[in-house]
Amino acid sequence: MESGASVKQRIARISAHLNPPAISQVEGSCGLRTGNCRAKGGSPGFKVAILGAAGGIGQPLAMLMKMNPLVSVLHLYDVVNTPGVTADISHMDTGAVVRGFLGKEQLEDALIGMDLVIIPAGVPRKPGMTRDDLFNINAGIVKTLCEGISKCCPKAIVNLISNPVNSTVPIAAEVFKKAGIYDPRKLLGVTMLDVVRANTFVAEVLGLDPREVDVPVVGGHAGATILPLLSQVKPPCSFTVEETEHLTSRIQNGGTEVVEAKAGAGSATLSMAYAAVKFADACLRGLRGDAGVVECAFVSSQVTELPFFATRVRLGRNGIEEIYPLGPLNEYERAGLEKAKKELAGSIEKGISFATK
Ligand SMILES: NC(=O)c1ccc[n+]([C@@H]2O[C@H](COP(=O)([O-])OP(=O)(O)OC[C@H]3O[C@@H](n4cnc5c(N)ncnc54)[C@H](O)[C@@H]3O)[C@@H](O)[C@H]2O)c1
Ligand SMILES: O=C(O)C[C@H](O)C(=O)O
Repeated sequence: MESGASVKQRIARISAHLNPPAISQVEGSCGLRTGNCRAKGGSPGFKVAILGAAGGIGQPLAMLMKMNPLVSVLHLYDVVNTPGVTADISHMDTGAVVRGFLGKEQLEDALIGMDLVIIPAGVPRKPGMTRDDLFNINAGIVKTLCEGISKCCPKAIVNLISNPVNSTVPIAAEVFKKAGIYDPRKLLGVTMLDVVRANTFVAEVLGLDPREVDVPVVGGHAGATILPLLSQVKPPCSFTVEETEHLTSRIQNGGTEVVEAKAGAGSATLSMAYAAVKFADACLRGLRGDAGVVECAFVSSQVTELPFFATRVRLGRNGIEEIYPLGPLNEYERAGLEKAKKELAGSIEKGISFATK
């Protein structure tokens, strides 16, 4: 029979799990919420925070990151609902220890010691809106979150998902510059969903398995700034003019296709969580020192005259180790590039002036 004291301790431990108070305050170093725990905590690996973890992207992203063997600690931060999401995900029998953080008073605790911070916080589009229509709300959210990163994990790799990415990445860069911690190798706007869509749509046209297809998508992450380089598809192939126009348009409008299909209930969340995890996993493999990790991302760049541009980048122990040039473009792509740069210039400038005003 157990003594009264140990029964009491067990009951306290169970009730702490079922009814967590301010969740970040109750965990011991072993990753459980009370003392007396025997669990060793997670496997060796990286510490990852998701900001906006209770949202449409945040929840499946949190689930998939909990399944990633490279993650040892997973911090879930949002301004709502993180206790429920954290309790739910923490029951998955994978290695990562999950901790939840709720509200801005817990932002710093969520960020301390992180190796990688993924940001899907902010409002999504409704039909009829452009990504730029989200600027007024999301710019301020991204700014505040990046101020927290500057203070608590200035060396972390940042994967920025919140739209409009073409402006939020320049905002983040300015916040980091102001704090004196800006390392352009560590700030990456996530354009992986454009690549994921391009691989899928091109595979459909070619009759291939999408996993065998690799389409570089450069420029930015909105409308005409999304520029698939169909002349550089792997495996090498060719397209008719009609196929090129159809594919380019479908890839550029993939986000709008989902926004319209969801009819007011938000934008891409599940495919985005998949893309975000694919990209985050590449960043973590780079951090681990794996060779040859190459993905497209919207980054500080000298590939064009613009200060930010999406191209293929090689990821390593310090974040971006190498930025690849555009490679040979055909006439259709050269015209697309000029159009993309024009739109991109305005979005970048808008972000910079917001953050520096
Ligand atoms: N880069 C891409 O390819 C891509 C793809 C899809 C969506 N997005 C963008 O991602 C963002 C999120 O989309 P969603 O569908 O998950 O939206 P959502 O509304 O479902 O979730 C957003 C979450 O952010 C949280 N949030 C709001 N303010 C916050 C703050 N200050 N700190 C922390 N969390 C905060 C909300 O509480 C919510 O849980 C949108 O801006 C959307 O446009 C980008
Ligand atoms: O389209 C959106 O608003 C969300 C996202 O940028 C996407 O490409 O799906």
